[in-house]
Amino acid sequence: MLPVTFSAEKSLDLVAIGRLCIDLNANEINRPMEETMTFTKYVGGSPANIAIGMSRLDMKSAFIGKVADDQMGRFITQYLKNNGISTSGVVTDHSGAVTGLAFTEIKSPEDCSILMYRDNVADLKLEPGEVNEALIADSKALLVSGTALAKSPSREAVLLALRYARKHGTKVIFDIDYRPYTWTNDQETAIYYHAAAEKSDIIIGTREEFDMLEQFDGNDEASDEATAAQWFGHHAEIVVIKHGKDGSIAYGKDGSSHKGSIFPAKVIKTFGAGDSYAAGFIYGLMKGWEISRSMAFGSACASIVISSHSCSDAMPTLEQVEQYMSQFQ
Ligand SMILES: Nc1ncnc2c1ncn2[C@@H]1O[C@H](COP(=O)(O)OP(=O)(O)O)[C@@H](O)[C@H]1O
Ligand SMILES: O=C(O)C[C@@H](O)[C@H](O)C(=O)COP(=O)(O)O
Repeated sequence: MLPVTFSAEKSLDLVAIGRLCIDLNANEINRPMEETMTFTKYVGGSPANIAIGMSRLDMKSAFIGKVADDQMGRFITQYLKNNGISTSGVVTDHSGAVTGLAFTEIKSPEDCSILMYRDNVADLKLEPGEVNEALIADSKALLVSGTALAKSPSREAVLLALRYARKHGTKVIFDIDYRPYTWTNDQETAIYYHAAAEKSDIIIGTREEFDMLEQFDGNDEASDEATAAQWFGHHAEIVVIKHGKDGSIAYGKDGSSHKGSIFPAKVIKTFGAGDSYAAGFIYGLMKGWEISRSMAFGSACASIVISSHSCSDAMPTLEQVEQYMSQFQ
C-alpha cells in the first residue's frame, strides 16, 4: 500500500503558499555578521525554496503568494518563472510593503544563524480573496509554510487555502517552519499551528517546532511517537520529525516508523537543510516510493544543499541527486 495516495487527475504536482523573500548569504564565511561585508542575493523563503526544489526535480509546481511592487519582487517572480514555476497565483502588493530579507551569518558550519528583516513585508499581506482556488484544485498537494499563519491577512488566506485543499481532494503538506520573528506570542503560535496541523495529511517539523505546536497540549515529555499519534487522530497520514545531523524519523498512520539517516556533507552552512529535505521527501512520495526511500532521497538533497552556498539556487536536479547517492551504494 502506498504511504499517501495523490490524485492522478491533477495537472500540477505541488502548489506552495507563503513567503517569497530574499536570502542575502554571507560571502565571507566563518565569521560573525559584524565582520561580514558582502553577501550574495538569492530567492529565499522556505516555501519558495521547496517549490524550487520540486521544480528542479521536474515536478510541476506553482506558487500562491504576494510580492512587493519593487525590484526585489520582480526579481523573485522572474526567478520562479525561469525555474518553470507557475506564477499565476503570485500577486503584487500595492500598499507599499517591502520584500522580506534574510541575512545569513555563517560563523562556522555548526554555528549559523539568520537575521531576518520582516517589518511590513509583502508576503504577509496576502488576502483571502487573492488565493487562487483553481490552482489548489488542480494540484496534487498544497504545501503550507507555518510562518504564513503568523499575521493577518496572510493567516486567513492560508486557512482558506486549507479549506480549498480539503474541498478538492488536494493533499495538505504542513511544514511547521517556525520563525520566531513574526509571531506575537507562543499561545497564538500554538493555536494557529493547531488549526493547520489538524487539516494536514503530512506534517513535517523539527522536534523544537513540534514542541512549539504542542506546548499547551499537556504532553509534558513529548516523544516523537506521541507527537505522531496525536496528529493521526486528525487527518495526518505521515508525520516527519527532523533532528538535524542526527537524521529524522517518520511515522505512518499504518503504525510504521522509519529512521532516516544522513548523508555525508562538506557543510558550508546548515540552513536550507529542511527545505531541500522536504523537496526530496515529497518528490519520493509523489513517485510512489516507500517512506524510507523518500527520506533517504530527501537527506541526499539536504546534504547537497548544505554543502553549497545558497538554498534555492543549490536545489539539485534528479541527475545530481542520483549521482551523489550512487557514491554511497
Ligand atoms: N550536518 C548535517 N549533515 C548531513 N545532513 C544533515 C545535516 N544537518 C541536517 N541534515 C539533513 O537535513 C535534514 C533536515 O535538517 P534539520 O536541520 O533537522 O531541518 P531544518 O533545516 O528545518 O532545521 C536532516 O534530517 C538531515 O537529513
Ligand atoms: O525561510 C527563509 O525565509 C529563509 C530561507 O530562505 C533560508 O535560507 C532558510 O532558513 C532555510 O530554512 P531551512 O531549510 O529550514 O534550514
